[in-house]
Amino acid sequence: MAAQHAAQDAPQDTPHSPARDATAGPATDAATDPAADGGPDGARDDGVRDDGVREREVRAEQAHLDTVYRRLEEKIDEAEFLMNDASQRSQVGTPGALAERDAQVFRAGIHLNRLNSEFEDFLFGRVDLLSGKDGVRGADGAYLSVEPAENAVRPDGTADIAETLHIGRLGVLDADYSPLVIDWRAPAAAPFYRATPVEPGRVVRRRVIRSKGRRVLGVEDDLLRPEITARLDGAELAVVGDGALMASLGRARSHAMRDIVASIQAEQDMVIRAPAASVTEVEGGPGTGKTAVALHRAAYLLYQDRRRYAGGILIVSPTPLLVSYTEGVLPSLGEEGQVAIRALGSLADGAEAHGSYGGDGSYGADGSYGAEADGAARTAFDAPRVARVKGSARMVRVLRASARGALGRDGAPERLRVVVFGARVELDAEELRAIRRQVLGGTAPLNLMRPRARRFVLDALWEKSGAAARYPDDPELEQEAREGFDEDVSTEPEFQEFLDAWWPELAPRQVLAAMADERALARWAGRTLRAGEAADVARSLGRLDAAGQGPLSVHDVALLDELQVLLGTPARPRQQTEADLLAELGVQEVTTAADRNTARRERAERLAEERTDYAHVIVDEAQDLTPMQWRMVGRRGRHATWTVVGDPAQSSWPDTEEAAAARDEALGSRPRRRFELSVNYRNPAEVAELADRVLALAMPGVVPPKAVRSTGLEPRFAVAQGDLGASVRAEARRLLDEVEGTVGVVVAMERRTQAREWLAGLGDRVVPLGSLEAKGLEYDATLVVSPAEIAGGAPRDGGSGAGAAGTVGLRTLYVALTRATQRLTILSGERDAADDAGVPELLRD
Ligand SMILES: Nc1ncnc2c1ncn2[C@@H]1O[C@H](COP(=O)(O)OP(=O)(O)OP(=O)(O)O)[C@@H](O)[C@H]1O
Repeated sequence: MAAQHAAQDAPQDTPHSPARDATAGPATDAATDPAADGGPDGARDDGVRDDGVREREVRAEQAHLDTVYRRLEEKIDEAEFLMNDASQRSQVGTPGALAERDAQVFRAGIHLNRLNSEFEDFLFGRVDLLSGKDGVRGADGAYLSVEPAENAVRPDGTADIAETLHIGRLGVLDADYSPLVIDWRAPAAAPFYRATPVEPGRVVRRRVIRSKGRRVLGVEDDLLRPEITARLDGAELAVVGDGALMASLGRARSHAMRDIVASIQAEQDMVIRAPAASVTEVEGGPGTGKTAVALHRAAYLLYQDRRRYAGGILIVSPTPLLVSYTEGVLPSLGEEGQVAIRALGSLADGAEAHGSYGGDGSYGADGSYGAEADGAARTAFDAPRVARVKGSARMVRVLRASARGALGRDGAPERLRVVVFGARVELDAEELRAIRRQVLGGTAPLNLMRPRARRFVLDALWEKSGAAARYPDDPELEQEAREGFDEDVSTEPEFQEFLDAWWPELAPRQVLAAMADERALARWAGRTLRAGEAADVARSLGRLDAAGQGPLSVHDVALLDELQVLLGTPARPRQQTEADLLAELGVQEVTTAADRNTARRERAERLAEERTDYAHVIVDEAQDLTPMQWRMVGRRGRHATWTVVGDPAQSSWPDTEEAAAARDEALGSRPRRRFELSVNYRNPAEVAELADRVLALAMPGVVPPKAVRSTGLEPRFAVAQGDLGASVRAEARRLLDEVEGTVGVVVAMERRTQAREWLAGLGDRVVPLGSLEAKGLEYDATLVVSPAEIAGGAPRDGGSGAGAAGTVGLRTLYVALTRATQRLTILSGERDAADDAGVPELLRD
């Protein structure tokens, strides 16, 4: 059992442990399933040593799983009956009864959906427990105490198992309400995740059950109290297997992340189940499970307080690639609908939100670092120099000035002429400018200032007309005349046209387009940006047309979101719906319950898409958010509780202080609870050791996470001879032969188009990636192409040319080096100054 806890207590341990030696004799999975895997790292040591124990244990679990499925079938039948019965019932009745019936059908529908979902391993865990300290049992029949009763272990070291709990993705009760399966998020399931050999509590044996469909394939046990001899139903407790964690870590990776529900470790469980109040901050190095933990936490929060989180949970991811990699995890945990996983580039500007990572390898409009070849029409990539300006909080001032400036630009009329009360009244350019300045003295968003602008123009016209002088002593008459004047003027089509042109309702994209004018932007930016910076930003926006249509970068999206706030959206008259019309006609009940359920679901989906304020916000890779992005995300969680996970050592944002201030502003004064994750579950020790050399350069003094396993395979160093592309292709092929699953090829950002060409035709197991796109992802094998190019050629001593940019480059290289779960190849190019052994300068000891 100790294998699992080697992870927490002595990460360098191999999977073999004293506890395993204490087993009743591990047998082979082959005994029960010839196809059962041992994991490519050979962590499983299956041989012909089956003494029947494993077979017997698997049979026992199979019997339990059969009972569970029988019960599930009964529940499905019940839910179906309820659905059919209720939706066929008469369509008339009191509004209260109808609403109750609809709610019942709705609940039954959700339940049915969840039960019908194909869970590959519905039941995955079991704990065998000693009796509880105070003997008190909770509502689900389980002992409440995590500590064993004083007499649970006899003086001779023997003990009886008092309670066995099975853990699964959903809770299932037997007909007599005894628990057949405990939901993994229920308090009673906590010992499954929390118990360690040091603090085992009541847990004697923890078992991970592997199943496929309805068939149990194998079991992996951890013995937490090897010092006692425990009996279950009179027989000695059997312990089989090498531990589930190692088996799971060694498996080949696909392009989709898997849930870790069967092997969550104690330090991770503390985060997942942390109370939702305020802000939960989690830091940990690469591979410590931050993303996995964040996703499981979302599922836990929903389970724990579904009503509260009906307000929605938002998970913010840095790239669309990471969104598509992680988006299957929550459905596999039985949770969908309430959780929105969005890339930073999809958070704003509605039109972008539909874009996602396309099957052809191109990005949608939400892309951050655009794929020029096929995504060029819709996405763009900002050079780091430009990104740094666009991401800075200084842009708030620039945007405010630009929005105001854009109001009076091209085509804004210089003169207003109206005929009223038979006379011509005119305002010239100077007068109009003065009125505009006066209007802008207000604080409302620009588009909401239109009524104020209209009023000020009418005031000026009235004054100019001299009409007031006609009523020197009669304010009432003057008031009446003024009303007539206003009405006359405002109903003139010319006046309407003038107002539309002089104070147009601006769209955020229009302002962005106006900022593409270098001279105008330099004026608006004033001293907030340096001349070169304003010119860089203006030039980068040249890809937009006059209406602001065209490809956006991920940084542009945060600017658009800020502009949305600065401009505001005027209220529009609500469109009358079919339902409104029917209600007006006095028709109350013309739809069936099924119709209304569909409508309700559609409405919920639409609301989820349009939602901009969430009950809980989870930020993944938080170290990478720019100040402008923190502002954008912060607006979506003004009333939310937060979970923020990240690793400063992987940050690609240079100005960490500015980002920290923006983060503080987004999170407000809510109290914070901090957690650290310390174990690297992804990289073998051999890979981690190499990456740690770069960490030491990038962030001297930072303690790296401890790698939990070792493969015995040292990273390979190769040097490109002549044609870099040919070498990349050859090394990628080599890795494809060596691993079963995926191969990530990481190149400097400016080489990503080339990389795609170099690797064309090698199949979809291999993925070319720009260094910044590799964030959060992992592959069986990684080929890192030219560390010096990825790090931006930063000299290792931090001397000339290094500075902040060098540190960011090194952190980016650290990310690239920590993506592999099995094998790593480093390919040096011209700039790497590789030594005779092929080791590039940046990676030498
Ligand atoms: N308790 C666990 N059991 C099994 N696998 C785990 C466990 N914890 C983490 N892993 C695996 O380790 C790998 C790394 O996890 P994850 O991507 O969540 O790490 P991370 O801290 O977000 O990494 P990075 O900082 O590089 O983005 C994943 O394959 C994940 O499934």
